[in-house]
Amino acid sequence: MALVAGIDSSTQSCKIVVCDSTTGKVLREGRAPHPDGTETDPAHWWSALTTASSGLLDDVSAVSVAGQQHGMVVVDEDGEVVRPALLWNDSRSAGAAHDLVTELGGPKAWTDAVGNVPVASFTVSKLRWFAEYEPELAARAHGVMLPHDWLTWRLNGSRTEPTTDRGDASGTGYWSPADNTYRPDLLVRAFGRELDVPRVAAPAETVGHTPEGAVIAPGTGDNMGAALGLGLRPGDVVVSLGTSGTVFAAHDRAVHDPSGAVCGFADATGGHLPLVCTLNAARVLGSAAAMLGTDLAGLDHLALGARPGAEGVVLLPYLDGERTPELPDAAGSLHGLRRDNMAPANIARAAVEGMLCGLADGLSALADQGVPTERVLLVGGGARSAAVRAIAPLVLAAPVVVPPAAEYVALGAARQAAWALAGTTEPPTWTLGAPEEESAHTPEVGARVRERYAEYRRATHGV
Ligand SMILES: Nc1ncnc2c1ncn2[C@@H]1O[C@H](COP(=O)(O)OP(=O)(O)O)[C@@H](O)[C@H]1O
Ligand SMILES: O=C(CO)[C@@H](O)[C@H](O)COP(=O)(O)O
Repeated sequence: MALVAGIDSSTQSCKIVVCDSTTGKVLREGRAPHPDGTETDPAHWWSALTTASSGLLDDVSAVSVAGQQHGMVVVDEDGEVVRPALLWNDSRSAGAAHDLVTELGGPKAWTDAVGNVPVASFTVSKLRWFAEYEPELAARAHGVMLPHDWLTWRLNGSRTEPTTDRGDASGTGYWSPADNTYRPDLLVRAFGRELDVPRVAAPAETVGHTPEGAVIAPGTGDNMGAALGLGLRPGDVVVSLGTSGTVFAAHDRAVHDPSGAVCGFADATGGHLPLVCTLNAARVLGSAAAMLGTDLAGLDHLALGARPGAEGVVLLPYLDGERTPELPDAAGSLHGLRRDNMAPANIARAAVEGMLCGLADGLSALADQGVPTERVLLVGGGARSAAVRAIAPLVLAAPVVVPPAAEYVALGAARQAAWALAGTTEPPTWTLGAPEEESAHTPEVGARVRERYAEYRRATHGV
């Protein structure tokens, strides 16, 4: 039996699974935390990867890394990192994004070019910010990579040329998923001069070998990894509640949404992965629990004790600003408080409902782009919450399936590693176990919750 490893280097932690390459059965797992913050020395990711994989990788035949998208890792001529990586959730580049959109002629010019309208998260916006605000450091820059590109290169012993894949490249803002090509003109527009970029590898290419001789697969972005791990069927839409909230589906065409709500990403198999991303997901639950003086289980208990609609209490959960809708400087706000409803249970319920309303808007934005939802697959750390599982079918107005608990990003990376090892045209067929939960939905109650949320959002933020 050959073993393969998948690595998920996401915002809050590094998770590793080692699987049977034929069945996908998970045999070993490891994890290690990442530091908090919106910029990180990539050395921390490497150190977490080393800790999480300690003793796990000795006998694996192939390995792959799926990483948080968009992060800007800039290296000098010797391959040394020039400054801490700016992460996808760092909003300092919001102004740079706006400037880039205006300079190219508006949102449609960008969706025509690369399927995306730059926001602060995108690498292209971060490069503009870097050139503008740190010109001396920027002068040392020789190449730019994404987090998974850099880790893949390190796994390779930094011996070969850096590589990336279609999925992660599609989140840079200077690579076109429709044309499968870089747009160096856009990189130069942002940064002022050329930079080396990683070669875009084919989906199941062997891009190198570890010093121990294991095949290294191209890797991908974390959301593309989850899509591969879940083995999506038509009509499936994933709602992932990690640090980010993401809503995405496998699709056969490139999506171009000039409203900017839907990112026209590529996937890790040669197809497409239209995706909506919010900045405020699972961490809203942790913050609400802390505010109420309880833990995550306590928050669940409180929220499940309140009625749908939280008796009129609404939380706009923009605790870290927001990406979709684009409100980088927004703060969260509580609405509808009265003497008779100002109870911890209602506030807990409003936190869960508010977080889910942002993702329900994501489902609508996907539908507007011709990507309808037949069922939602609920994954990520936040999907472990009993309250989220109970309330999601109502707010998302769709049947919700909670797949068996697993690290789907890491599993998808492992599946890609097995694919590269096998050298087949299609990825291996791995079957998931039975879902932990399947719930029907009650659209009429959820509609009222979403309406009140939208009313307060419009009144407070004008969008
Ligand atoms: N039972 C739970 N209820 C609510 N949130 C949870 C629960 N378990 C984990 N989380 C949250 O999930 C988040 C981590 O999810 P994960 O998908 O691993 O994130 P990321 O991939 O962005 O690092 C953390 O914010 C954590 O607090
Ligand atoms: O920016 C995006 C998607 O466009 C985020 O989804 C990042 O890829 C980070 O993912 P998590 O750490 O939340 O999984």
